[in-house]
Amino acid sequence: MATVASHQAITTSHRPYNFKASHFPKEPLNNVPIKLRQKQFKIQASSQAPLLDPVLSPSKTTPQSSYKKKSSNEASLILIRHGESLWNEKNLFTGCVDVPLTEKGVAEAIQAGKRISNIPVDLIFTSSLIRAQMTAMLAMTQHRCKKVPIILHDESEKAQTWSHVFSEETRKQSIPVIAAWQLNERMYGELQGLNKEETAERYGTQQVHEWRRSYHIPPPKGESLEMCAERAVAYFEDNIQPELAFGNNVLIAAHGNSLRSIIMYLDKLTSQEVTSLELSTGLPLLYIFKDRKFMRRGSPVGPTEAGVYAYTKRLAQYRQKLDETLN
Ligand SMILES: O=C(O)[C@H](O)COP(=O)(O)O
Repeated sequence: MATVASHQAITTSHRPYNFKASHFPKEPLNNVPIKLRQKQFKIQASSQAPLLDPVLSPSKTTPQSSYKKKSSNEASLILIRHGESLWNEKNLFTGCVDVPLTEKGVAEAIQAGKRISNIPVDLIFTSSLIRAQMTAMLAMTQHRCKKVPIILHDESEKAQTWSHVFSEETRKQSIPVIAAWQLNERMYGELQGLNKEETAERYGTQQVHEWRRSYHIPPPKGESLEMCAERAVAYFEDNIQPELAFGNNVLIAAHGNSLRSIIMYLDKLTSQEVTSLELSTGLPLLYIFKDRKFMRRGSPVGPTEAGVYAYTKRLAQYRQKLDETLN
């Protein structure tokens, strides 16, 4: 059975970006992504301006007017489970093993990108694992805003300094990408690397189903969904929800179980209901955050799907501006 020690081992050893309080002594944790963006993109701290979207902004030069525009109480949230990985293809338990996408996974990520290509994205969060990062990057190659996703590095002062962007114009054409270990796949313990079918033959279908889908039962020396939720949902509440409340549109590329735990939080599912929640690889899911509530809007079917843009006036306007700017 999983122990607290094994949980802590994984949570500390997969910490690529160390958001040390000492970096930002006067800021609460939920301001860190904004502050990190300000440091690395050289934004004036006093403006508190998010990265600006010239499509949404009435002025391309005045941060304050854009800030006001962006303080709308509505924002889009897109969740994407990574595309098929080489171990998904082989039907192996993967968990926190860092495995890349297959060719099919690459195609799924590109297809996901087409499906969200008209939905605004101001900020991207991924796990620290390559399959989620590949998915986010490949999806963004399809976005009609044509901005460049840039991974922010906070692992050392030098990494921060050496990755500064000094051009305001270039910064405006960029989307910050924050990689967080807290969004990693659940740690699958002693199942990692084992074949799922063979494991079911050995331990029984029912036992393996409980390890894979129950909320409370952890796989041997691994994380239960509940343990995974403790760090993934806490990260979402502390770092992602404040961005949405600020009016920033967010894309999260993560994993079957870290996203199941976040969806459980967004949709207020019970521990019983979440057992039947299955997420396909490369499938984007859209939520609208408005009046401090999350509204599930399903999966955008395609870039021309009228229904998606009828969800909110703001999305329809964003798409119309893209059409005007890019056509
Ligand atoms: O880690 C894995 O093996 C998969 O990405 C998710 O596995 P699951 O379908 O068993 O939760």
